[in-house]
Amino acid sequence: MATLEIRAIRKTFTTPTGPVVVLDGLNMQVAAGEFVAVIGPSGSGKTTLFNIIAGLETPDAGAVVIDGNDVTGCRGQVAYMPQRDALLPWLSVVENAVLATVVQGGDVAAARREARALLADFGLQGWGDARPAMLSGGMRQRAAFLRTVLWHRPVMLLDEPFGALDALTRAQLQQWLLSLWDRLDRTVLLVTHDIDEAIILADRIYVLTPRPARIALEVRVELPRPRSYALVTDQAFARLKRQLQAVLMEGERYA
Ligand SMILES: Nc1ncnc2c1ncn2[C@@H]1O[C@H](COP(=O)(O)OP(=O)(O)OP(=O)(O)O)[C@@H](O)[C@H]1O
Repeated sequence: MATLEIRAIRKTFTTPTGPVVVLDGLNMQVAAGEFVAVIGPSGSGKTTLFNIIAGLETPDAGAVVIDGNDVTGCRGQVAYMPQRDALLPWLSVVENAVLATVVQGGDVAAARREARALLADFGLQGWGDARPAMLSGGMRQRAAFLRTVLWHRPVMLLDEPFGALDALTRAQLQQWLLSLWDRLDRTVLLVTHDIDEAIILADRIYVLTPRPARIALEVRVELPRPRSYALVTDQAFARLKRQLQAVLMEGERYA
């Protein structure tokens, strides 16, 4: 587990109509082993933030710091699960899962053994040799998640991991992630549009303003763990949801 700090990150894109400031001095801190969710209006810069943390984009100013080390612009420091599952269609579930080890020239045989040992935990027992096209949407997301976990980075970035799924599959995967969570021991930053999802999964939530993204609200989710989906009917849950909705709607009004 590791700490993650975003220090005064600023990012501007050059577009045909002029420069667009996407992130404007954004600060965030994620403690070791903490699960933090980021909610924000569409286009507020969440994916840009993740690309910067993953070293795929360089900020104009500011720093990404992991465990006290400045890793701004460095790739390979975090495990990143992008919005689309991005499984390679010609590879089996296991071969997709061990891709990071293959790319990094690690011990692939050991990674394959580890992937097979985890298949049951990821609801993929018996599907290790199947190609992605044979899997349901929920199974594909679990396979992509297995790949992210096997990256063996103490910090994981999850960008809308359940965004493309129907409501029932999504709720099932959230429940599954809750039950798996305790055993993973990772620091997580999750982007989601789904307020329920953020409350159910996270220890803390950042709400972003419309572009340029700044922090509109930071709240701690004081609901006890282990949590279950039944929480959505809880009064404390409803109160927090109303608070988050109000801040998001206020932001949209001035967008
Ligand atoms: N390479 C780029 N060049 C120019 N503009 C860009 C580039 N990448 C992103 N943008 C712009 O930056 C803004 C933020 O995009 P980003 O994808 O980070 O938002 P987001 O919050 O992840 O959106 P969503 O929730 O819809 O996925 C958008 O207006 C987008 O058009």
